[in-house]
Amino acid sequence: MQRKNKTLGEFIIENQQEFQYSTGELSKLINAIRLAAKVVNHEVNKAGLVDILGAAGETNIQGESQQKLDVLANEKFKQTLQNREIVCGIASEEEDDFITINSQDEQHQNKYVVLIDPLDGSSNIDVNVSVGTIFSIYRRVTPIGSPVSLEDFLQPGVNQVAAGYIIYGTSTMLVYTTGHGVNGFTLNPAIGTFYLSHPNMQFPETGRIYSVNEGNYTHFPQGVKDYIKYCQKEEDDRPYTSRYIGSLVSDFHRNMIKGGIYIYPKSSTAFNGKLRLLYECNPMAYLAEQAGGRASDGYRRILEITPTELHQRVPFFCGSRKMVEKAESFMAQYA
Ligand SMILES: O=P(O)(O)OC[C@H]1O[C@](O)(COP(=O)(O)O)[C@@H](O)[C@@H]1O
Ligand SMILES: [Mg+2]
Ligand SMILES: [Mg+2]
Repeated sequence: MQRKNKTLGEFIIENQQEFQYSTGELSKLINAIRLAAKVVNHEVNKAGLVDILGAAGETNIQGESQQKLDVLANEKFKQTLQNREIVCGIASEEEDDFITINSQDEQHQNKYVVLIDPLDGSSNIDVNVSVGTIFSIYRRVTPIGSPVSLEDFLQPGVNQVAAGYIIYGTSTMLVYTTGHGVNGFTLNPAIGTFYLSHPNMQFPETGRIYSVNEGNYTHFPQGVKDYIKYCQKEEDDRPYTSRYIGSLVSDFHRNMIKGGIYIYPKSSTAFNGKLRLLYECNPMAYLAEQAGGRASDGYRRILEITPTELHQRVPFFCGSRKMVEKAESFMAQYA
């Protein structure tokens, strides 16, 4: 069991030994994400005082109006990773295409690519409800030294070497996995240091919370409608409690601690749902599985889906294993 209150920096170094042939590159990368998280946290905390609320006046490739904080968080993560030359490519919700990072040092070409959702829960920025950042890391598949290409990003989630999120909430936490369990670190804002506060996080096998935007109910597949009715029925340990923050990171975090399921299904208005496979569903699915939970599109394991586009969307069922299996059993009735 990990000793609580060790710093994230200590944890990263100690856990580097888990990787036999570690060069320290992944550790440097997690450290850079830690730094960018603190910079963005600082901006988020003073959002009401400076001119970073509201729309930036642009739309991203998904046709969504970009919030000023979406753009700012994107810039801060990009800059932090580019300046440290520790990745060979970045893909982001807020960038149409992937960005190639060429290392000045010709000899040392980097082997990792990062995919980010710089600001998750954008609709909650202006109303002071918790938001987050999501990241996913892969080893490139193209030869080191050759130009980075789309195939380095379009990898199935099972290939991830690390994934995590930062939640800017009542406290700021960084939660991540490198394939050896999930650990959560809380920022002590007084000294700007993340401390291990949630070692070895585990999804309870089942729970009593369901998170879905019921406002879209009429457009949902029959399997989802049936599952919602099941959650609301006066029977056994039900009805469950409905909780929906509208920030994936925050709904996921709560459900991982208390037990619960988050669903963003496809619907007659959103054919593949809303969430993006590469920088929302894959990283959260990797965390969920590493914490004993489950993540699917209602039928298939998310991590086994082979991506075809950078910004593709997939339906998302994620959380306590038994609850996701139950929801899938309803979906299977109409498959
Ligand atoms: O308002 P809706 O349609 O329920 O969507 C909420 C979902 O959309 C998201 O805000 C999408 O993420 P972004 O804010 O990064 O675009 C999720 O965090 C959240 O779970
Ligand atoms: Mg998001
Ligand atoms: Mg976002």
